[in-house]
Amino acid sequence: MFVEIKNLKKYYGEKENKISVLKGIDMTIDEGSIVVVLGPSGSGKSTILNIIGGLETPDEGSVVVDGKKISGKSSAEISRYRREMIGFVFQSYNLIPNLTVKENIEICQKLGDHVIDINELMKLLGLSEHKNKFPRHLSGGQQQRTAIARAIVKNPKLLLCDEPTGALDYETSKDTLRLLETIRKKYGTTILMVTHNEAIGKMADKIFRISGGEIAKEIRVENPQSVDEIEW
Ligand SMILES: Nc1ncnc2c1ncn2[C@@H]1O[C@H](COP(=O)(O)OP(=O)(O)OP(=O)(O)O)[C@@H](O)[C@H]1O
Repeated sequence: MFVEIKNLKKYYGEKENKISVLKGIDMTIDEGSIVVVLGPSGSGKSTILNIIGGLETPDEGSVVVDGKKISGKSSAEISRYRREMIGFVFQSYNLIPNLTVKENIEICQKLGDHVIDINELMKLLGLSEHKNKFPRHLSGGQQQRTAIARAIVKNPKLLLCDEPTGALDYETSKDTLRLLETIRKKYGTTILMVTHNEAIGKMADKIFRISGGEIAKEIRVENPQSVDEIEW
């Protein structure tokens, strides 16, 4: 099992203001699979992603990724784990405004030991002709493709995507999802995506429905659809 989460709990606040955001989450994710976490706003999706990515720490429970327990590790160990294992893609792209497309990708390439060639990646993601542009001169889809290239260039085993199509129109969303499919196939990357878009679940090998900090349903999808077959 590539990712194994047991009885994950997270609280925010103190005493009478304490709220329980994750109430005992169990999840398993196979290596090389696409897993989608669906749920309404505030259900705890991003919190799960951030804990798996080492951006937040759990209050209870265990998180094991690629055979290594990450819950309870020191911040130095978590930083190394994040650098070596994890790529992040966010709804809001988070590119560095005064660096070009190529430079945005390059800074993350320096973080890995088994990196992907930048020119190969820019070609795969349709960025070659935009490589010298700054983010403000790119469309939303081009910015997201740059963000995906930046996340994947160090060849992380696990790509975490938080509403990656949240700010994109229909066709650009589909293009972006197609690229995630391609990345999984070409590099064997395990992809965990959180979204409130039900249709995106159809491309997954497994779906977790989250409600109020709990897993309401776990669905193993027998025949995942290609992005081309999905509509919403
Ligand atoms: N740092 C924090 N401090 C206090 N409360 C927080 C913090 N981070 C998240 N929360 C709360 O935890 C709950 C779950 O948040 P989370 O962002 O995980 O939900 P989500 O399902 O990803 O929502 P959305 O789809 O709107 O992004 C929300 O009620 C949120 O307000």
